[in-house]
Amino acid sequence: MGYVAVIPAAGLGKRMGYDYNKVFIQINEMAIIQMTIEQFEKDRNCDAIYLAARKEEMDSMIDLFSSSHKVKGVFEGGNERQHSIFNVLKNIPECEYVLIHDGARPFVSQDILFELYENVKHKSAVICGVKVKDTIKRIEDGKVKETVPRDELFVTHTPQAFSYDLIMRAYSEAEKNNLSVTDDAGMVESLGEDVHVVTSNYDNIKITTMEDLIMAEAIIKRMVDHHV
Ligand SMILES: Nc1ccn([C@@H]2O[C@H](COP(=O)(O)OP(=O)(O)OP(=O)(O)O)[C@@H](O)[C@H]2O)c(=O)n1
Ligand SMILES: O=P(O)(O)OC[C@@H](O)[C@@H](O)[C@@H](O)CO
Repeated sequence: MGYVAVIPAAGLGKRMGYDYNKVFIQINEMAIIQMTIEQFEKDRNCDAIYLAARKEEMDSMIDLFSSSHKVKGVFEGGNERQHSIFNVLKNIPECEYVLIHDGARPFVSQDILFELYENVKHKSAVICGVKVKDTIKRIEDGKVKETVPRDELFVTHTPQAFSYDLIMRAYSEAEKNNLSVTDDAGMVESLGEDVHVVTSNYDNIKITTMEDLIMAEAIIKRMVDHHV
């Protein structure tokens, strides 16, 4: 028994500025969402993959993965990432561990997947991320209020790994309390449960704006040059 991957891909990609959902953008003849799914296909600890897609993109998403043995279902997304994920969680069979990962993060490595899976077996909630590289300041009315101690800051990535029972409880409570958060761990934190962290890497970017596409091409070129 391994884990189940839940991949939200039902966004609009507004910040990318294309007239279609950014997860379908092709880099090197592969759609971003295909690159993302490929990493989970490769991971032998991943038993099944479930996706959230926009209603009007359900058919294209199903077609894209029709020959996959691991993609077991595509469910309709909601208005927010949180709604898309909860709809998938409500529709999948009960399992032991769930890894939730943005469809728009195609460079998740096998190392990170392994690290998260090994940790979630003992810790119930484990996220990954990297150290902040810049100096972060809190500002107000155009002036610096304070400099935030950098060694306490962590740039949060996905995948985020949870035991099935904990993440179901966290999403249900969040819905009941109208809690809106920008990552899955936020809901677990609000239950007062510990969320553990492991190190990801700086390649694990979320493709959000045009600059990220340039970065993605550079990462792929480096991988091709180094036969990774
Ligand atoms: N209602 C939504 C919104 C987002 N997502 C997914 O959640 C991931 C992370 O979200 P983000 O990068 O914010 O994507 P978008 O919402 O598409 O981007 P934007 O905010 O620029 O429109 C993406 O894979 C996106 O497809 C989703 O499944 N359902
Ligand atoms: O940019 P948005 O707030 O829409 O989405 C953010 C989330 O996807 C993000 O918080 C996770 O990827 C973890 O950083």
